[in-house]
Amino acid sequence: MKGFFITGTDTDVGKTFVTACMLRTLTDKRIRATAYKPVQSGAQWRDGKWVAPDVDMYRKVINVADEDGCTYLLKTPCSPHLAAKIDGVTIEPDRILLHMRRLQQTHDFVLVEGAGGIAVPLVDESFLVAHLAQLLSLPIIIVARASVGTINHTVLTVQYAKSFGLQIAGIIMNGFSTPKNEIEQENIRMIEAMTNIPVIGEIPHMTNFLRGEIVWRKEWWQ
Ligand SMILES: Nc1ncnc2c1ncn2[C@@H]1O[C@H](COP(=O)(O)OP(=O)(O)OP(=O)(O)O)[C@@H](O)[C@H]1O
Ligand SMILES: C[C@H](N)[C@H](N)CCCCCC(=O)O
Ligand SMILES: [Mg+2]
Repeated sequence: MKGFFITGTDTDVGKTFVTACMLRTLTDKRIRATAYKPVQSGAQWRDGKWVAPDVDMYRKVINVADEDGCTYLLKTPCSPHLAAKIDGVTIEPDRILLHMRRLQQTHDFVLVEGAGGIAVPLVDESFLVAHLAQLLSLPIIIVARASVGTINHTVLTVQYAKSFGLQIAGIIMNGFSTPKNEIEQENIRMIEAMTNIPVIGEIPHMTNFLRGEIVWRKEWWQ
């Protein structure tokens, strides 16, 4: 079984969007893949039940049963540690580990999406998204914006991940202009120069999902 833990430089940076793009590539290559959102805050009420918006995005590409897509579905759109407290829920990391092990038995490739950025508290200040990546023993992929501000955010995220001893498989930069502009192009170069981590994918801004030229700079699926 192969897999990645998908984290990002921020919330709303495109982790889910990029995960869905990766799922499309995996399914195009007939790889039995799934995506999993262990902790979703900001659940949405739809058709008489609470749903995980990130899992809904995965469903644009693959079928995901409710019980497989998410372990903790929290209502308030805020840090998971607070959303759990508000909902009266205790997040147990071992439950997430068991959920992941179950998915690994039925799939050849599992993409696990964090919540927000890598330093987000899941339980409290002693158990963050970074700790979950450690627990699941998966290499991480960092999703970063293509635009101004991304150099600082990405370098800080890489440093923080390295401080946890996490294996960083690569950076995927998201939201490029078409064609890339000079600033975006230099952002790629400078991020690689400062982090020594390869930018393995370039995702353009797409007005329609998957109507855009994705550039995979590394065959991460192999
Ligand atoms: N390349 C893109 N082209 C067009 N829209 C995008 C792109 N990337 C992200 N988006 C949109 O931006 C918004 C935020 O993206 P997304 O939900 O993937 O962020 P996230 O990092 O997963 O957020 P969270 O921390 O809540 O999980 C979504 O509406 C998504 O559809
Ligand atoms: C609600 C949001 N879309 C995400 N699900 C959770 C983001 C948590 C961010 C916490 C923080 O960095 O302050
Ligand atoms: Mg997401």
